[in-house]
Amino acid sequence: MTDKLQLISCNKVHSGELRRYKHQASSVNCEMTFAVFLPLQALNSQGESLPALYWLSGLTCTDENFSQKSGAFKAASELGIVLIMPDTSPRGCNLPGEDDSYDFGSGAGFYLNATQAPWSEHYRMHDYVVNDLPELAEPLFNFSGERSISGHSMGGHGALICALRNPQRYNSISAFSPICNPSECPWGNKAFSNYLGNDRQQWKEWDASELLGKATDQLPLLIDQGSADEFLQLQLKPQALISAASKADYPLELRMQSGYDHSYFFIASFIEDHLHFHAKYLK
Ligand SMILES: N[C@@H](CCC(=O)N[C@@H](CSC=O)C(=O)NCC(=O)O)C(=O)O
Repeated sequence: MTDKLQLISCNKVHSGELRRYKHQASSVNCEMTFAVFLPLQALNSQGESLPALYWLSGLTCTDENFSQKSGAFKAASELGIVLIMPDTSPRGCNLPGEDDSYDFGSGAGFYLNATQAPWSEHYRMHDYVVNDLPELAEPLFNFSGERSISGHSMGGHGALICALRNPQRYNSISAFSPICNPSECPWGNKAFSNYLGNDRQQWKEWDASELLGKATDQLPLLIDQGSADEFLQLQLKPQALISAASKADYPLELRMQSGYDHSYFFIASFIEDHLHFHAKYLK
C-alpha cells in the first residue's frame, strides 16, 4: 500500500513524526497531498493499535495550516491518537477559474462530490476523505479500526457532512466554527450552485442542518463557536444546526466561547478539549 505514497517530508514532533505524503487519488483523479501525525506508539516495532482523528481545514488552507498553528500534537501524542490531515481541494487540474477566488475552486473543495462539469471530474472530496484517504493512510500504522472526524469552518461543515452521511464509519464528530447551513449563506451558495447546480433539493444532501435534522444514527457531537467570530452571522449560522438538533432530538453540545474570533488562535485554545472529547469514544 505504501508504495503508492511518496514521502515529501518527515519531522520529529512531541516524540512522534509528522509526515507529508503525495499520491495519485482515483476519487479526485489527480495528485493529492496529505499529512499524518504518528505518535511514538505508532512507530514502535510492537505497533500498538491506534485510532485516527481526521482533521478537515477551512477555506484557503492546505494540509499544513493545522499542523503549524493548532498545537494539537502534544495531546495527540499523550492520548495515542493518529491525526490525518488532508488538503482542502484538488489542485492544478487546469479547470477554468479554479484559482480565481479564495472561496471556490482550489482551497475550497467543500468536501462534497460535485455533479456539475467541469468540477465533477475532480472535485469529489467527500469520496476522497471518506474512502480513498483512509485506504491509503490507515495502513501506515496499526489502525485500531476506530476513527473520528473534526474540522474548522468549511472543514467543520466537511466533518459534519462526512460523518452524518456515513455514521457507521465514525465514532464522534467535532467542529470549530462550522458552516452549519451552507444552503443559506454566501460561501455555500457560491460553492453549491457551481459544484451541484441550481436544484436546491440536491444541496440538502450536503447541508449539515438538513442532514442532522433527518439523521437516524446519532454520534457524539461537540462544536465550539467564538462569539466574536467575524463570519458568525453571515456565513456560519449555528442557530440552524441548534434548531435542527432540537427538532430531531440529536445530542449536540454547542459551546459559545466568549470573545474568540475565527482564527487558529481559537482552535489552538480548545483543540486539547476536542482531542480529549474524541478520545472518550475512540477507545
Ligand atoms: N480570505 C478570507 C477568509 C480566509 C479565512 O479566514 N480562512 C480560514 C477558514 S474560513 C472558512 O473555511 C482559515 O482557516 N484560514 C487559514 C489560516 O491559517 O488562518 C478573508 O481573509 O476574509
